[in-house]
Amino acid sequence: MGIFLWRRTISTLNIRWLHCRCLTLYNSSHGYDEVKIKEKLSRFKGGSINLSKMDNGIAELCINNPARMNAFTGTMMIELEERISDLESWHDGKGLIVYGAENTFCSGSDLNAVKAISTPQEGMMMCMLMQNTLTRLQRLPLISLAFIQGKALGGGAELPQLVISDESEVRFVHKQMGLVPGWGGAARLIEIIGSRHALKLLSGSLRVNPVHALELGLADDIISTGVDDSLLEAHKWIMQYTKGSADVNQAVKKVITSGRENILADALRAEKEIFGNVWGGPANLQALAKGTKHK
Ligand SMILES: CC[C@H](C(=O)O)C(=O)SCCNC(=O)CCNC(=O)[C@H](O)C(C)(C)COP(=O)(O)OP(=O)(O)OC[C@H]1O[C@@H](n2cnc3c(N)ncnc32)[C@H](O)[C@@H]1OP(=O)(O)O
Repeated sequence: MGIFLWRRTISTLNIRWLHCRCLTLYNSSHGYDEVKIKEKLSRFKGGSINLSKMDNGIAELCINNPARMNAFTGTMMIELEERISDLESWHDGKGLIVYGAENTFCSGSDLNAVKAISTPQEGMMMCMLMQNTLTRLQRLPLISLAFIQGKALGGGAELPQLVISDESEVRFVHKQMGLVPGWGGAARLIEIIGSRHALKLLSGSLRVNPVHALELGLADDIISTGVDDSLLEAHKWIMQYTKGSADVNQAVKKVITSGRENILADALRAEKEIFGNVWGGPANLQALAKGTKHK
């Protein structure tokens, strides 16, 4: 079974966020009432978002609602935000693997919740919560990937750019529901594959298979593996990029993250700050003492 790894796109932040890690897209000045939307979403129960942080600095985040093809209930949307908050303060973290329970990824919002979130205002509130959360997920100072076995549909396609096994499929079904992506998936898709390809995927609700993913530039890698050990393969893949100390790994993600979203002057200033945090640090001093030869 072939598995395509899509390294999470890296979106960047301004220097203030790099220090406080608390900048979100939406707040009350945008009319965002987090307490109110969480109260509404808490009524739609079921499933869970399970986080496991390993001693080697790699975390697993499981979208766990297999009875509904891992659709996001309201409580799962709330739990996702809570898990991201946890990861934001994980000082030993180096990598993150997002996956779905029972060999399927995610089929978007739970349609039962969707039907009950009836007004445009409530719909936009849900989008603001998910955009805040998924932006924070992308901005974590962790090398991360998510992989699909089975389906990633609707909002499930809007989660981080994904891994797909050779029977899997990513599909933006929003148009068939009279919608457009709302969790930030359209903007991120354009960032990754360009507006021409993004327009085709959205307007045609096209089924994206692994070969197409590779051609589009969504897939970073292909790993052939059996269903049982695909999570192990995902760990092996991510560990290529998470060698060394957590602080240096996090610094690497931060400079890329900052270089992508900021204007050059701000990105340069951020780079200088982040460099200063690791210059003369334990890993730097250890490397100098060893006289590391880069074979
Ligand atoms: C911005 C995001 C956007 C929004 O919030 O507006 C959305 O994401 S809207 C949701 C978009 N997603 C979908 O429309 C996918 C709907 N599901 C399917 O197309 C199929 O279930 C599929 C292709 C994922 C899997 O098909 P398959 O035949 O393999 O399985 P079933 O259809 O029999 O599904 C098994 C079981 O799961 C329930 N299910 C599946 N998806 C959802 C969902 N999104 N919400 C709630 N429940 C879901 C399905 O009803 C079946 O339950 P059962 O009780 O056995 O009938």
